[in-house]
Amino acid sequence: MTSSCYKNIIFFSTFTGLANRAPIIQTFYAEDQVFSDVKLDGVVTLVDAKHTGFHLDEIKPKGVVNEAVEQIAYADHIMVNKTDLAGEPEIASLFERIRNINCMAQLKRTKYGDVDLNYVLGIGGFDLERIESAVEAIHAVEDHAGHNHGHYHSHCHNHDHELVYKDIVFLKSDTEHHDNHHSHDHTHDPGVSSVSIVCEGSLDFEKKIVCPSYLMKQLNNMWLGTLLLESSEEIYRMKGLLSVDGMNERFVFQGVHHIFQGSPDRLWRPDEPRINKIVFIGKNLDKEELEKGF
Ligand SMILES: Nc1nc2c(ncn2[C@@H]2O[C@H](COP(=O)(O)OP(=O)(O)OP(=O)(O)O)[C@@H](O)[C@H]2O)c(=O)[nH]1
Repeated sequence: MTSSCYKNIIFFSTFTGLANRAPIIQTFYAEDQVFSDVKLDGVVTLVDAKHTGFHLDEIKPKGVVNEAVEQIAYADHIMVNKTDLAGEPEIASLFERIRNINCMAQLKRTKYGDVDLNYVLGIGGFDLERIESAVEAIHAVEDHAGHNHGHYHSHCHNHDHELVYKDIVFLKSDTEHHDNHHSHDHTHDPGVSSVSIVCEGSLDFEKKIVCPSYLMKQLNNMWLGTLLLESSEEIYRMKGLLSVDGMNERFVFQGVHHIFQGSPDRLWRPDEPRINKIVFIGKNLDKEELEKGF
């Protein structure tokens, strides 16, 4: 949906609609003209309270992804509609399943799609300025669910990383690698979940970005760059907030598969603990491996 005054695009998806959101989302970043003319505001997914559980359970043929799971994974806002047709336990269980897939999305119960316009306009799902609320959302849910096991690292590994200033970076895609991923077995549990990493301390960058071409090289050297290069097919979305040694501002970023966008954010407050927070939504994510890599 386009709003001519704001030039914002809100991307609505329903399960029987388009198969894959990623290429559409990526178009907003890949095409210069599109990027300068319009802004992708967010992805709203409408799910049917009565039938979505069934779609999530669907066992797909090898190589075919579960569309229902993916549409939930990409969403910023999720309207759980037709709640009048489902019982409370059914709705509660659906909410829990959705949360397990996508912990960053805002969920809303609706009947006949009746929702305040503000819920579907001005989402800012890709805004770097709103990264904090998104990464905080998952921790609030984890705390509430008692899943926060206090895995706060006392320090971060030494990183030979570089900063990316107000830039969008497309990491090199490896076609062969990409194709291999499509041959993975998707027939059982689709394994799409949200994983958060919380790490105290500051990342230690030794070099400064001197020119844009240097950026890609450095990004590819980063743990994050390597991770996306190896697993971009598996990582639907990610958002993060980093503390960088010697940098007074927080560094925020967001990504959709191999597209990565980052920028310095507000200043760290003097009394604020320097904590790095990253949230991934993806397939077959291994929290321990991700934490170790970081
Ligand atoms: N009881 C009830 N019916 C609804 C609700 N929302 C839509 N419907 C009705 O469901 C029927 C099908 O509407 P939708 O599911 O929105 O249709 P659709 O989007 O083309 O269907 P899908 O693409 O298959 O999801 C219509 O008769 C709607 O009036 C709701 O919240 N409660």
